[in-house]
Amino acid sequence: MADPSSDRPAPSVLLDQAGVAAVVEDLAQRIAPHVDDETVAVVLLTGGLWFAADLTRALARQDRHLRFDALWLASYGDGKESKGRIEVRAPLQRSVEGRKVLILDDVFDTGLSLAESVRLVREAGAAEVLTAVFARKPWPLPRAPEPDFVGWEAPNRFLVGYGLDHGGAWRGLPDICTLD
Ligand SMILES: O=P(O)(O)OC[C@H]1O[C@H](OP(=O)(O)OP(=O)(O)O)[C@H](O)[C@@H]1O
Ligand SMILES: Nc1nc2[nH]cnc2c(=O)[nH]1
Repeated sequence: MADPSSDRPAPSVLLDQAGVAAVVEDLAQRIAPHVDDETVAVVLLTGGLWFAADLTRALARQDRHLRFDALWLASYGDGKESKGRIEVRAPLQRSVEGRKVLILDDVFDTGLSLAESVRLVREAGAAEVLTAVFARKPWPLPRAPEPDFVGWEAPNRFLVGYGLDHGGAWRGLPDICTLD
């Protein structure tokens, strides 16, 4: 799986694509009772796209047809460490005033990205904000407000695949892998 044109290490699989699919289906079953067709799913770009695409389709199979929007935030840049501050690269496209919003992201680590997105969505007038992440990294507690829904408890490793990148690479891997 290594890129032959570089000396990047080969990713090793932590959760394969069947495991990813099972986590998403389980999350959809847990989330479905809390959302309806007026709820706006807000994906945090870029990494959350793969999870959001799968989760919204899993919710549709449960007859929940959510609206969809995106917030483009960046905290990690191309490195393996959080920069400790969040940059807003693109705001919401439509009003969420008075609506329930379900924020979706691939991974919860320091919690800064999710906390900032909750703040932005509340500031935009959302009536209620729920949060769901595919993976949660271990971290000394307490940290920023925990997500309402967590799919998979990840080990304390640097993850790639299923939206998670290293310098823009590896997002399209269907498995969740680690580089370290
Ligand atoms: O809990 P935190 O410490 O804030 O980390 C989690 C965030 O870090 C990654 O995003 P990144 O800023 O790297 O942008 P990306 O979505 O483009 O990968 C990831 O997609 C989460 O949004
Ligand atoms: N790619 C990637 N981004 C992250 N953001 C927070 N934790 C991680 C991680 O393990 N991998």
